[in-house]
Amino acid sequence: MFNFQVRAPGKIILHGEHAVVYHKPALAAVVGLATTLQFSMDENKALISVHLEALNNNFSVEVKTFNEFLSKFRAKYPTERFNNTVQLLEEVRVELAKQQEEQLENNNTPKKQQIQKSFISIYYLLAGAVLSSPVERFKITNGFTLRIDTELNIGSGLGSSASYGVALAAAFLLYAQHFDLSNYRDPQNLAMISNWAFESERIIHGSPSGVDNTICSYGGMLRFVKGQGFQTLNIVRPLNILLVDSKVKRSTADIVAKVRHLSESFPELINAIWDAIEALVTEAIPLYEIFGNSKDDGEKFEKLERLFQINNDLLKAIGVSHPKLEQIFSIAYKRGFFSKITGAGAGGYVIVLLPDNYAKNEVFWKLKEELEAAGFGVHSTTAGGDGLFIEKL
Ligand SMILES: Nc1ncnc2c1ncn2[C@@H]1O[C@H](COP(=O)(O)OP(=O)(O)OP(=O)(O)O)[C@@H](O)[C@H]1O
Ligand SMILES: C[C@@](O)(CCO)CC(=O)[O-]
Repeated sequence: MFNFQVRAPGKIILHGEHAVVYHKPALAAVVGLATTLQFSMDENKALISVHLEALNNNFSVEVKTFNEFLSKFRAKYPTERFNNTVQLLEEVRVELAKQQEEQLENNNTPKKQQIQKSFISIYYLLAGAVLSSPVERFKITNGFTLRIDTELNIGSGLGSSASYGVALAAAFLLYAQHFDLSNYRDPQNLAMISNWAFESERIIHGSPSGVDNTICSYGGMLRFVKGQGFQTLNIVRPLNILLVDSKVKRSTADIVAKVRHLSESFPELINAIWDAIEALVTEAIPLYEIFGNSKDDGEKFEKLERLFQINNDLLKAIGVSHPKLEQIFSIAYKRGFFSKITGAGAGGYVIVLLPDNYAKNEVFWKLKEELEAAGFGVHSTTAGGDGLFIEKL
């Protein structure tokens, strides 16, 4: 096997967050920040070593131990085609509980649970890729090192967990010869990557809608409906946006649970909000598809700004704003920019819509300065660019 690097982008939800959990459509796009994974073969070491730079933690397992785990699993579930994901995850949890008690660095930090989930994903996705390999009885023969780092802030709504899952799935499926560098972007291979990344999302999130792993695998901009799949939007070019980090951490799973409680308390009322968001997504799609074709772009941009505002007000209505987010909205509005929550809300990121040639506009630099002076993180990027990328090192 050769050494390679995977780059899996993070994402934003343009419209339809939360509503998507209730089977309404969402519009999602990739951003220009990513998780990177470097895979290097260690011909002389019989060890699989993992370095999680963002979590400042390492984990290793001997190739022999990992292969023994796989042999035991094959003996216990002797199927011709691997389809035992549920059983595999259970066995991985038991196996890792044994190993991690001895291994986990910083064992008593509050990060322990986070780190455990990240390692379960690695073990499970590697085992799944090997067990389902098209090469009969595929075996790991040499050690290798994974170095995983990210440009995404973790736990902030930019899909760091999905992009982590996509990077792992792409690396392990390539390693286990499900595809090669020439065809990893074929639709059936991206679907396989996205499905395994969804497995990782289930470990980290509980019950994700699937929108994050889908967009982080396929890239671009897409319309997604839970349980029904997605359609890619044919955009003219990526959209300029400003990502503003409120620096308020929150857990997506917790916010989704709070919104569920609200929707159970006031089903008719909250359903009306989901219906409004669905109508908004339907209005937005043709605008995103033709924006940038130079015909009345100013007018289209103003309509998109309005939709940003309406969507944000609907999200406020379900209680996923936060005083720090409100501060960002008002700084942006004062300078003439429209912004909205993206993802779960209650903290995390706000996205601000940026016009063409924004960098030549003095007001943009004033906005950036004011947001930074107020203590927020600011990063200008695009929405709807390239997706997953793998290259030989
Ligand atoms: N680079 C990484 N290395 C290891 N684990 C990671 C990495 N990025 C994300 N994770 C895992 O994902 C978890 C964060 O997932 P969470 O869903 O809370 O945030 P998010 O994906 O950034 O936000 P959202 O799902 O709202 O877009 C971390 O606790 C960790 O387990
Ligand atoms: C809040 C939510 O709709 C978006 C998370 O990026 C949750 C989900 O879709 O799983």
